[in-house]
Amino acid sequence: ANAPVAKPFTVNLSSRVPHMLDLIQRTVLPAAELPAANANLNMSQTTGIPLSTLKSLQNEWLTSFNWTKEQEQINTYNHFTVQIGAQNVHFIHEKSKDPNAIPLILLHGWPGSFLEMTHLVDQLKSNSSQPFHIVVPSLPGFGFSSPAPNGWEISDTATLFNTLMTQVLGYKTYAVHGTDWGSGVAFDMYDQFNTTVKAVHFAFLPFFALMPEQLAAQGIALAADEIELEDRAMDFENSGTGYYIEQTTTVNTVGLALYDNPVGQLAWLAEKFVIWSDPRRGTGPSFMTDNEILRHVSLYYLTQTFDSAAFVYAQNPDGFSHTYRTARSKQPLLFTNFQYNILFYPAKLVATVGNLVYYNKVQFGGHFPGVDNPAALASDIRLIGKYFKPLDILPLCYLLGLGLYDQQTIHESSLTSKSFNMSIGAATNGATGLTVPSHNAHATAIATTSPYQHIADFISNVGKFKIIESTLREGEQFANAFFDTETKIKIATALSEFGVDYIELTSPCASPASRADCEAICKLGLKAKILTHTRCTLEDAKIACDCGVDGVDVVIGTSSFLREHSHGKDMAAITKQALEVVNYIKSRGVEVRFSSEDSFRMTNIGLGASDLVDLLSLYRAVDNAGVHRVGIADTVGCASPRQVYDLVRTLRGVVKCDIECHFHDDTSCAVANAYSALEAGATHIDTSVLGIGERNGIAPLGAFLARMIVAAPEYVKRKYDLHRLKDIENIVAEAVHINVPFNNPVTGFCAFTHKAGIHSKAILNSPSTYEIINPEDFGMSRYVHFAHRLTGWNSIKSRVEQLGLHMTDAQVKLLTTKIKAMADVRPLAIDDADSIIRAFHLDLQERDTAETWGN
Ligand SMILES: CC(=O)SCCNC(=O)CCNC(=O)[C@H](O)C(C)(C)COP(=O)(O)OP(=O)(O)OC[C@H]1O[C@@H](n2cnc3c(N)ncnc32)[C@H](O)[C@@H]1OP(=O)(O)O
Ligand SMILES: O=C(O)CCC(=O)C(=O)O
Repeated sequence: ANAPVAKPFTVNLSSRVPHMLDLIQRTVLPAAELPAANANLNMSQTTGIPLSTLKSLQNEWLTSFNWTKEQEQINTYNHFTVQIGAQNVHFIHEKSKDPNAIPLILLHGWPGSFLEMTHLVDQLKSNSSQPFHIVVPSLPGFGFSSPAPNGWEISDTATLFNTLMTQVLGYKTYAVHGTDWGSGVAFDMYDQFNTTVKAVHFAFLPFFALMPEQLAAQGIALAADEIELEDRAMDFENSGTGYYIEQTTTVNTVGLALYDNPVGQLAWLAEKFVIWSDPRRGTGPSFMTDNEILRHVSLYYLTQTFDSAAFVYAQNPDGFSHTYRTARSKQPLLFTNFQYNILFYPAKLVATVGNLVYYNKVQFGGHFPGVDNPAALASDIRLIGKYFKPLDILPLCYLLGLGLYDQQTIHESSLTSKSFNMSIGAATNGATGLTVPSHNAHATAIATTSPYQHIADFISNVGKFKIIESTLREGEQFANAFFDTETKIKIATALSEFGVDYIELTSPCASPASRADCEAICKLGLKAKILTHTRCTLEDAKIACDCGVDGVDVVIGTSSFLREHSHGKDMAAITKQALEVVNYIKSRGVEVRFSSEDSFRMTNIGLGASDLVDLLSLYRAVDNAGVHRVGIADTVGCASPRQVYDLVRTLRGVVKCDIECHFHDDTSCAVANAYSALEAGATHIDTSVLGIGERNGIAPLGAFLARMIVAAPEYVKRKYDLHRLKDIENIVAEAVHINVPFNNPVTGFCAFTHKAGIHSKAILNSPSTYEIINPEDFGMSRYVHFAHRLTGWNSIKSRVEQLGLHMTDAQVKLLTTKIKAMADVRPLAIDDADSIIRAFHLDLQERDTAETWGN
């Protein structure tokens, strides 16, 4: 049969607007709210839409809302209609020019419409990193699609839209995103068309939330930050479902009552837009303004679909269920939870309905993420690109059927070398003067691929980060630091040879010598790019650019502490000044980064939720102005890895540019925070040698690389000349008059010293048993410490062999008890232990000789 043919369509509802405005004008609302209206009745958090909100929306509808303007904007998208069987289907189709674009259908819910997805379409089109052919249909009974006939169910809509995608539009395979009723259709498409639908993304599921006891019965424990989400879901199920019962049962009554009543429809629908959205609606990433709500309600009224849309409930009384079912699909399922959504599904619960490969919690947004936070939603939907591939090149986690939501770890014992044996030889650890055994050439046999790598998701930059080395800026703020020009040049040169991407220098405004040193280092022609750090003023920016730097790192405090006690500017003034400075630096052809000092005390962790919105708005403004990077700084070292992940992940959804992170170490989380930031999509990490900086400093270069070599060994080894680390640390330690700490990762004197007998035995068999880092990668040596009372016969045997002596195992065991007895009395030097070994051996020989001669 011939495939149905789609026809272009233009939205034109203008003729009905005068009648609508007339009715709005003539609708009388009560002068005052009823006394009980503000009370919390029947456990409910609200008695519905407040009269003042309704009146203000009614007024805005009459005075500033302009349907003609909205309609023009709506018509900027490519609209079509097509007759499929008895159904007329309206849809937007935005086709990419990229032949590799992924066909993607976006499915709205109630009280949404295709309009719910238009901001999302803009977001998806604005970033070409993952092109899509985007299709946004109106569900039957919504917008310009004909009402669903009697007996029509969600599964029929799934079939209808599969026909639209495959037969009408000719896509062989495609991806689906759905929310609210759209999630029901999406789930059915994922389930029914499980070879055609290659990936699905949900912001909601066609299932009700489960009670905490029900979750517990399934072994699902809630994390601390999930309790609030679960409480909100329970509150919704207990007291927020009046509309649901009405529309599932006596839908015709409300449908007809409000059919020609725009203000009535506004009250019914706006209640949902207001209550179900993020409370910060209309700010930061949210497009859910009053005007937006009026646009949606106008569409319902003008298309005369208030009743037919509500019928989706009555026709699908089991459309949302408490009984979870598993889709018959192995295709990847991605899920994003928005903080203020009405229901909550923990990751493990989502994993029961399909092949969950990605689960994310976004802190800003509610039930209409396409309007509440389209940037974050688009960012997660783009991840589909990672999974939308033929089976043979799907990510390992998918092939193994592992979910990413709980960061599965692969344990591959085969990666560790069983054949490696360490022999104890004599070598000297320069840092301590200890005589140490050396490892033999087989040390390189240690697994080059760590068995403890996490499977990174698409957003993660763990395997492709850049280092901004700030010893000569942050490090100069360390109490002991005074770097003369020669020392600065020595450190800068060493860092550049080591392979750091950027070297950050103190502001040239700090002093004449700082400026002269900055100019001198710029002239060295180092491989690393040279940055300087300045306040957010045009004067500082000009001096910085005049020095010949490759880039300027502009910073200004945004926390309320700094706004009040440092520079005294409010967010509007900060934004204005930031844009002036950024534009100026760009006009000089210099790379520019904009960072907010003390970024973490901006979030709702401490000082009020609206601060996060301000911060994101500021970042968005400088991103739009074309900064190369935005920076997040934990200036007081207060953040935890989880908070870092959440903030960076949120920011990743808001800005297109690179993200730099700067972590102080006041609470010892700097390296962990840097790692979390990379997992969440940060691109650049600030370090300083040995961590020196203001107070107790920031993420140390060596410690950070220790973390990263475990996570991304090939990248780290290829990019950095790790053997130089120890020298660089010594240069800096000497310059600032400190010792390298004994427990420093990698270069601390005992970083690769193994002492206890149980450890030593296993280390002698295979070093990777108790070493996550191969010391040789950093030009360091391993040391097995055998002369003490915690030693064991395996260590002593190795030493005996190393001394070229021969004993049976029984003899070595006896020797070990003698060494332990002596070590119980006092600490033993290696020479002491060796003397005991030699004396014991001599004694054995003498006995042998005596036996031979018959004495
Ligand atoms: C968190 C960090 O580590 S940020 C980097 C810190 N680095 C430095 O401080 C570099 C070394 N500093 C210096 O040499 C000096 O402080 C200078 C040259 C920058 C400024 O010196 P002074 O003009 O004497 O001011 P002072 O240091 O007493 O106070 C800082 C001034 O900068 C303003 N300011 C602070 N941060 C910023 C900023 N990010 N952007 C713009 N102005 C700022 C303050 O309001 C204050 O201005 P005021 O003169 O109106 O009071
Ligand atoms: O510029 C930055 O991003 C960091 C500035 C700084 O040193 C800090 O905030 O601790």
